[in-house]
Amino acid sequence: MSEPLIVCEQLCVNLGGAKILQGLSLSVYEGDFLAVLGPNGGGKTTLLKVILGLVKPTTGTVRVFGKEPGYASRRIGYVPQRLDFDRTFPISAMEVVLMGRLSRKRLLQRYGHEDRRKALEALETTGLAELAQRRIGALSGGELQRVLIARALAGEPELLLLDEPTASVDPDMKTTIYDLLDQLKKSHTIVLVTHDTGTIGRHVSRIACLNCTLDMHEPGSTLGRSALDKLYGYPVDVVEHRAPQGHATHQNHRHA
Ligand SMILES: Nc1ncnc2c1ncn2[C@@H]1O[C@H](COP(=O)(O)OP(=O)(O)OP(=O)(O)O)[C@@H](O)[C@H]1O
Repeated sequence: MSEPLIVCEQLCVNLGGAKILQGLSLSVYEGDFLAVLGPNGGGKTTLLKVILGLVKPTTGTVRVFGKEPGYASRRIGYVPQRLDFDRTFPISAMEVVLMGRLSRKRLLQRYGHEDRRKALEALETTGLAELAQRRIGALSGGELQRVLIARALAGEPELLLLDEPTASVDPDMKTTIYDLLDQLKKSHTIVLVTHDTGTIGRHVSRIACLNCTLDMHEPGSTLGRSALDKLYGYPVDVVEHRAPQGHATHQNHRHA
């Protein structure tokens, strides 16, 4: 098997005196589409930030593309949970997507023809080419979410990290975004943070449950209702996780 793109070993992160991630071990391989499920405050965004090199582990090791986090940022496309700048800022969808090219530019270097071509290609992939010149303040929530995915794609990443891209979009837009991710998983390794427990199993290859500690659910398993209830602390939908032959349910969760 090839070297994993992401390896975390016994990762612990303390923030503000609290244990946010504890003893987390995880390998993500090329071609994986990993969903990370877990309750609010469970540490999902923190895990993505560790992979990006934005949060330093307290203890444990993390390697991303075989290096310390932060040293392979050109190979990673990140879609944050929220817009990382003011939505009233008077810039177009195209200008936002072009920002995805910045990791490939030298300081103060202008965007060139290739940058514009890649940005337009990313807008086409996300079905937004016609909205390229629209101000971001005039986009719907779902369109804006796809602009952020296009921005990540414009950098030509191999690995996509997405933090709840379907939060606060309607069911139709959710389907559109999952159709897009189903297309992107053919050419990208994907780590997706989500709360879509009912449908996610149809799209991903592996599921991790994260609530300070992490449990992996490998293909061929069904993540049962009691396990999810325990993870979230209240009743939630069961995740059907590609269980073509038999439905082995993981019983022994260890979530806090
Ligand atoms: N810089 C920080 N200093 C102190 N605590 C922090 C810091 N960043 C995050 N936390 C805390 O760490 C915990 C995990 O946050 P995180 O954003 O990783 O959770 P999450 O699983 O992504 O939650 P959600 O589903 O609500 O987005 C939260 O309790 C949060 O308040």
